[in-house]
Amino acid sequence: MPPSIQDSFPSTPGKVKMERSNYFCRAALRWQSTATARLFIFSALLLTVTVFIWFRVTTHEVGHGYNRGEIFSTSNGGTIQPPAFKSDYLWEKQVRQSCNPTREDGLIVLVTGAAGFVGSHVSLALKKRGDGLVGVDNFNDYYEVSLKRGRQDMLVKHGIFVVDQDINNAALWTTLFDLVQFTHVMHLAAQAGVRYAMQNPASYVNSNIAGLVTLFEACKNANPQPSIVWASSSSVYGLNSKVPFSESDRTDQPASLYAATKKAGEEIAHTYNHIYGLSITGLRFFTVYGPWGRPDMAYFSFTRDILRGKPINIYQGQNNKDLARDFTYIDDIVNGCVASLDTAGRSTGSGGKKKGVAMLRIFNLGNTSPVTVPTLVDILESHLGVKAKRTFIKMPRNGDVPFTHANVSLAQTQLGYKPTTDLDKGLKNFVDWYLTYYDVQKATTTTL
Ligand SMILES: O=C(O)[C@H]1O[C@H](OP(=O)(O)OP(=O)(O)OC[C@H]2O[C@@H](n3ccc(=O)[nH]c3=O)[C@H](O)[C@@H]2O)[C@H](O)[C@@H](O)[C@@H]1O
Repeated sequence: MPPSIQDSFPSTPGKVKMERSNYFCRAALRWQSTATARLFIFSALLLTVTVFIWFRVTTHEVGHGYNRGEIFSTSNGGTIQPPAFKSDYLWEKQVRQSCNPTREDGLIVLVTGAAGFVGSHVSLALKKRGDGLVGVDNFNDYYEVSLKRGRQDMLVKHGIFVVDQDINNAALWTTLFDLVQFTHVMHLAAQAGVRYAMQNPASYVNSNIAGLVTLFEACKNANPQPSIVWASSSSVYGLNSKVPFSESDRTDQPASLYAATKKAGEEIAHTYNHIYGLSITGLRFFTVYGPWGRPDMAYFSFTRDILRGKPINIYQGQNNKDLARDFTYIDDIVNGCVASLDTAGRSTGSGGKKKGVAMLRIFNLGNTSPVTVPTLVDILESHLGVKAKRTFIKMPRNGDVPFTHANVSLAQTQLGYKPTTDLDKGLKNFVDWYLTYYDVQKATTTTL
């Protein structure tokens, strides 16, 4: 075999070892023979240790730059530096104070999306009964930031501290979990909205998948591990036609990317439960509405447009069939969330290792009585005292589903969940809040 071809074949392990060891032995003997060589080796070692310590301090303790397990991207899908995070004495004091329960055996809860609609209501309910909690929210501008700040003001008045950070910030989690032994995590931060997913798909992947994994990673590493309750969505039932929707029904035909990311979250939850022993409860919310709600949702934007005299688009399905939703009032959802926290089993792992089987649950939290969109508008008209300008249009093909209807018997049995607020009463509460919050004079000029 010509030498050139032989060189391209791998050498036998023994041959390589022999040659290398002889070479290194001879080299080492030469180096060791001088004091300069010893000094050189010592300096190189010192430099390596210094660089290693510097790297750990800058990326983990101080929190600038990338962190292990950190997944962060811009809305257009490119990667950017995650937000810098550095705790100081005052910040740590605020977190500790906020997390201090005022009742015996009170829970200590990390609430993500605390300045959001459901997050702010759940946070208040927990604080009012004496649990300790700290909120996290990135205050993004998906809808009016002033409303989120308004919710935050309400929380601050009740002694709840909200950290202004993104859930993809692994450095934040490292610091928070080092500082506080959370018994529970209530994960409500998400990119919500069904139709916006076609405009900004990356934001759904970033929050609902990457953010979820970043948080689960932190929970898995925590010692003790917290129990987790998180928000899935009724949209996972997608195009199912069997009603009412039960937890055991298929969820493999999502109609929107939003629904697909929530479904992915449920699968990711299964993995973290299976490998790391995290106790995880997923809640499928059904079109939640109420005071301090989300302006991107139909009941809210309809109210705004009706009061401004602007026409509203009412979508219709095949053969002009009205769309229907199992609209669920916020107080009922809060009860379901709190009951989920109270009944959550402990996570079994520690230091990232599973020690036994942990609880994995999924519940529907709905109202069990679907109402059509035109009926929703009828009710709004009656509470606003203003007639809507209705435009009926074919449901755009942007991820919507024709109807939702929850079977809540599982939640009833295991959580004691029982929705008590009907749409008329719930929308009355919403309209009262809306008129006060936006300082709107109730219209009296238009007769219905
Ligand atoms: O329960 C859920 O899983 C989901 O509920 C809502 O999604 P959706 O039910 O579509 O709520 P809205 O956007 O308020 O729409 C309610 C109904 O009004 C209809 N609609 C909406 C907007 C519009 O301009 N016109 C109109 O007729 C929709 O087609 C739908 O039938 C939330 O936006 C999601 O974040 C949540 O996960």
